[in-house]
Amino acid sequence: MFKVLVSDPISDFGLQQLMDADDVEVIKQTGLSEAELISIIGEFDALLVRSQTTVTERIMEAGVKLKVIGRAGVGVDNIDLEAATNRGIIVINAPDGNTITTCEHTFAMMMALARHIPQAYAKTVNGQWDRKSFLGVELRNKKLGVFGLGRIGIEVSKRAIAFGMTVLGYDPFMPEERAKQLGIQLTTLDEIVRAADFMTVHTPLTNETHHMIGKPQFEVMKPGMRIINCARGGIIDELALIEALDEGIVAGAAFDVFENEPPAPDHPFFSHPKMIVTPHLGASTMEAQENVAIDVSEQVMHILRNEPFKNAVNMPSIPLELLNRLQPYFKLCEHLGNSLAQMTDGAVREITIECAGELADLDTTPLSPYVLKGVLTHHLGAEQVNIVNALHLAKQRDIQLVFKKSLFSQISSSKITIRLKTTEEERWVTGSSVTGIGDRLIKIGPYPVDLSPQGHLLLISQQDEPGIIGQVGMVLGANGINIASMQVGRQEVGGSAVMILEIDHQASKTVIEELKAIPDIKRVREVNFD
Ligand SMILES: NC(=O)c1ccc[n+]([C@@H]2O[C@H](COP(=O)([O-])OP(=O)(O)OC[C@H]3O[C@@H](n4cnc5c(N)ncnc54)[C@H](O)[C@@H]3O)[C@@H](O)[C@H]2O)c1
Ligand SMILES: O=C(O)CC[C@@H](O)C(=O)O
Repeated sequence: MFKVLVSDPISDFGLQQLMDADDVEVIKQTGLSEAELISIIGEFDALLVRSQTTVTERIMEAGVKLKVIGRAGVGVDNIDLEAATNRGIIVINAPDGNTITTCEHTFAMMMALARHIPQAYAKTVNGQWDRKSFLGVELRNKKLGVFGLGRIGIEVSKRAIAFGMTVLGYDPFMPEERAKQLGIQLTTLDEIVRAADFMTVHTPLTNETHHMIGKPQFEVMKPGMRIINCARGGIIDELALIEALDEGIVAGAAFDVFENEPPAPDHPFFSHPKMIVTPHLGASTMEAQENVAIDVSEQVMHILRNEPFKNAVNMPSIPLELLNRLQPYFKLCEHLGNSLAQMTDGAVREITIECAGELADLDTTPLSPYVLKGVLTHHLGAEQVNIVNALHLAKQRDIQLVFKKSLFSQISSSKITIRLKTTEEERWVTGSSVTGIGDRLIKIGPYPVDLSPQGHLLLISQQDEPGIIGQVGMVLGANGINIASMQVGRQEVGGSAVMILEIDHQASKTVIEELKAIPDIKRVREVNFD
């Protein structure tokens, strides 16, 4: 039974499928302090949060069973991603479910700014019928600057165009052609700041976007600008904004997010007459909360059940079609990597993944975490390595990855060769996944074999001399080890040869030493598959 802790308010409707699952127990406990979370997290396989819970390294350290952290929403800045990756915890989010809702909140903020709605409401309900102080502006024919043309930025732009606004966009990752199709004029940050009547930010908060709009931008801004932040606190410098409001450069600002949340009660925004604020409500609609909870519950369930999943934040995402085609090779890659590591001496320096057949026409980079998991598990232990942290661990160890396509890709069946270069030697194995039969090891180095990657193998390299096979059989027999199958290979008569034995149970170190002592045997390796 998998245990899932929900530590923030998340839509019950969205969580329903998790609660209905026979193999999942859902426990909801919201408003916990870090210490309280630390004291209980050890028994949970998954943690589901919104933005209130800050998932720290200490919480993950205590979460010894944690396999996945699900964020019901987009931003994962409340989760220590590096700590999660180091520990092999998958972090997933629900990036699509609240796009329209947040876009609409941005629009509500823009309209409220243009027509002073909150300020006018406050006076009216206080008994003042003031029709002079709230002269507004139209959106039509105004220039809207949009920083960040991702999911939300694009939706905001579409609606702004429908309102008769000209959209000036800035996003280094937006192709010119796509912007044109959307009717957005791509330009520079500087140009927008000088030209726009309204500005809205829709980027993540990163080192680059922190205080992207600050004193230098306010100094050159078109006077009377109105500015909105429904993305993340810190993209616009709060103190510089207050100065710009006081100096009359900025006519009004609407913020849903703050540099520190919740902000202190005496935050200067709260007493400024030109400010409109909401308490991080961008994603707060019934629809969005259901959407994100459904998405995140579905993916958490897949991860717990070892099924394919999407939206992992700390793993490269794989398009579904590619995932379906590569998936039959995941376990094979792990087996190839692991068996090869068991056959090879020295510290791993380079791993080459060479694909042939249909596979050679695909992007095979998603196979690398599985190969690495196999290789690194041999060196670091199964507890330390999984497909989330395998790439990270390899990078830390300066292990180079090389991808190759076989020259015979058109005529060959799909097969994968993994080549391991270490500080001492270079070895390789080839495998294939055969429909109806399963994974097969088809070559060890240059020697053709036909083995299922399971159980225990003995790999013996020897000089091709008569009588050696008999001596090996004697040693194993004397130690009660049954040989299930044997394959032999040699490159030339009397030259180097190999013997590959499938044995019924693992050979002890003493048995290996006895085998090594047979004259003309050069090397003995045992390979154990999980
Ligand atoms: N207020 C809320 O409740 C709420 C709700 C949902 C999302 N958000 C926030 O809104 C923001 C946007 O969300 P999204 O779903 O559109 O994300 P997204 O990833 O789809 O889009 C972000 C865009 O920002 C662009 N970008 C990154 N760095 C940039 C830079 N230096 N300059 C210009 N553009 C840059 C990216 O290329 C990308 O296109 C995020 O910060 C997210 O956390 C807030
Ligand atoms: O959970 C929330 O309401 C905040 C959501 C929003 O900030 C997000 O990044 O998705």
